[in-house]
Amino acid sequence: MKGLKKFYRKTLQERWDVLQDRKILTNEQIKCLKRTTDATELGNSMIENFIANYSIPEGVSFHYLIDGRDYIVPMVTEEPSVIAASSHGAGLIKKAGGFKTKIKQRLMLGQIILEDFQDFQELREKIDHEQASLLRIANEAHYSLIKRGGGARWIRCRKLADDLMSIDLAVDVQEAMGANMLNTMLEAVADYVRKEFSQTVLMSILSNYATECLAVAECSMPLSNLKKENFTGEEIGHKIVQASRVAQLDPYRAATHNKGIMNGIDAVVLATGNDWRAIESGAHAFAARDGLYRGLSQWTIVGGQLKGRIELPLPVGSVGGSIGILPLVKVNQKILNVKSAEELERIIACVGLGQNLAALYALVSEGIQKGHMRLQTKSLAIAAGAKADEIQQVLSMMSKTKGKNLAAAKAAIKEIRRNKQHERN
Ligand SMILES: CC(C)(COP(=O)([O-])OP(=O)([O-])OC[C@H]1O[C@@H](n2cnc3c(N)ncnc32)[C@H](O)[C@@H]1OP(=O)([O-])[O-])[C@@H](O)C(=O)NCCC(=O)NCCSC(=O)C[C@@](C)(O)CC(=O)[O-]
Ligand SMILES: NC(=O)C1=CN([C@@H]2O[C@H](COP(=O)(O)OP(=O)(O)OC[C@H]3O[C@@H](n4cnc5c(N)ncnc54)[C@H](OP(=O)(O)O)[C@@H]3O)[C@@H](O)[C@H]2O)C=CC1
Repeated sequence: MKGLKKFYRKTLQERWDVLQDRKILTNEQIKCLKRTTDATELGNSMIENFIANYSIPEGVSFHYLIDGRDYIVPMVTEEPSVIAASSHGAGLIKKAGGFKTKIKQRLMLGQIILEDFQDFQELREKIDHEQASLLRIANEAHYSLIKRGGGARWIRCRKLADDLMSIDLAVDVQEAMGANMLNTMLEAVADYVRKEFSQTVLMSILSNYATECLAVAECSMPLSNLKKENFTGEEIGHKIVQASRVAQLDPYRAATHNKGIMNGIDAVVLATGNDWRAIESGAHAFAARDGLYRGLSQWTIVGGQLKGRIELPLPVGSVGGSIGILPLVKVNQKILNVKSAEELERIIACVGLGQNLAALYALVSEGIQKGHMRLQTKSLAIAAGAKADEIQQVLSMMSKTKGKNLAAAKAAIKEIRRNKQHERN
């Protein structure tokens, strides 16, 4: 498109001008972009072709008692009812003593993919034999990690096809998520393999399937705690177990089950400046680890207790990437009051489990729409064009109607305005 060439070389004002001159945006729409950019330097230096700061609401979730410590959890999300549900689930778990977590290790994996090798077995033996040198080369490529107590830990080889193999490098990345660090190390090792082993390297990159960075969260509660209106605690507990089984058997349900889990996980990952695409891709790969895509959490009843467990890769950092740059991330780290990336992992796993409990609890009892739509109605009112001083009235009118949809919200606004006009006349 004319005028958009070398967009990245233009100043922010020039970019807005081009968008307006080309009639891509109106003057009003440009003003909307401008209103978001009180601090332009940050966004402009973080990403390319910057035109605005896109904001998503942030809230806090309560009742997280994790390994005996209370946490307030900041969550960034555009979806109504996620934060309420998170607090609800965490509250049910807190009543029974809170969450327990486990983390075995925090290693990130990277891959050097070789192609057209002659003999896999022979090459594997050669790489095993030179493991110490390869680890040293990796460490020399990012030496500061060694000073922090981290560094490359082990190497393994996997045959992917007759002509393709992966050299996997495992690295203790300490407090970082480690993608960039690992990529630097991988490229150094790949260079050595190319030159010294005369191998063809296809590419080198970290893997987001972070199987060496798993977090587990568990909880247990008496069935009687689950009692609700027309249901006994036993009934609800049994139905939650059935819902959990369905998510293990059916990928159609598993995807939705996991979407509910990621409602909470993504919101905390975003609030803490971490890479949510990395967490999403790793979680879903883990969910399909035995060939069938399954729910990331499971619920069982043992000795009159409902027990929940979630396990997933959570390679988050407390430093690195945009974490140290975004001012709100610092504020959110303060709200969470976490001391390390590992502690953050534990919290995020618990949020996934708490979120899942709330969703299943609603689904198998009153259904999702009652609680969710009560909170979604506000968004509907805004989407229908309600002004700030009309929202409460729209909500109260919609609470009396059956259809909680955009048409109902629009009808409510129309009536409010008609009544106002009437009063004025
Ligand atoms: C919405 C609730 C919590 C209402 O549930 P309720 O039983 O009406 O709530 P309550 O009034 O008894 O309050 C219980 C707790 O919920 C929290 N809470 C309650 N209301 C609020 C609020 N307005 N603002 C903030 N927090 C709220 C709050 O923590 C409160 O305890 P308190 O702190 O008062 O002691 C419940 O119905 C629920 O958890 N529903 C699940 C909603 C959900 O999962 N939403 C996500 C969107 S749907 C989806 O994307 C996922 C899904 C469902 O498809 C996943 C799946 O299929 O597995
Ligand atoms: N596939 C993927 O997921 C990919 C993701 N990315 C992106 O990479 C970024 C994350 O990479 P990452 O390597 O973590 O970030 P950085 O490149 O920012 O590296 C981490 C930084 O943190 C510093 N640091 C300070 N204290 C510590 C500590 N205690 N432990 C560890 N590091 C410390 C390191 O300092 P020093 O330099 O002194 O060691 C380093 O500068 C994200 O933005 C992600 O989106 C990039 C490529 C691919």
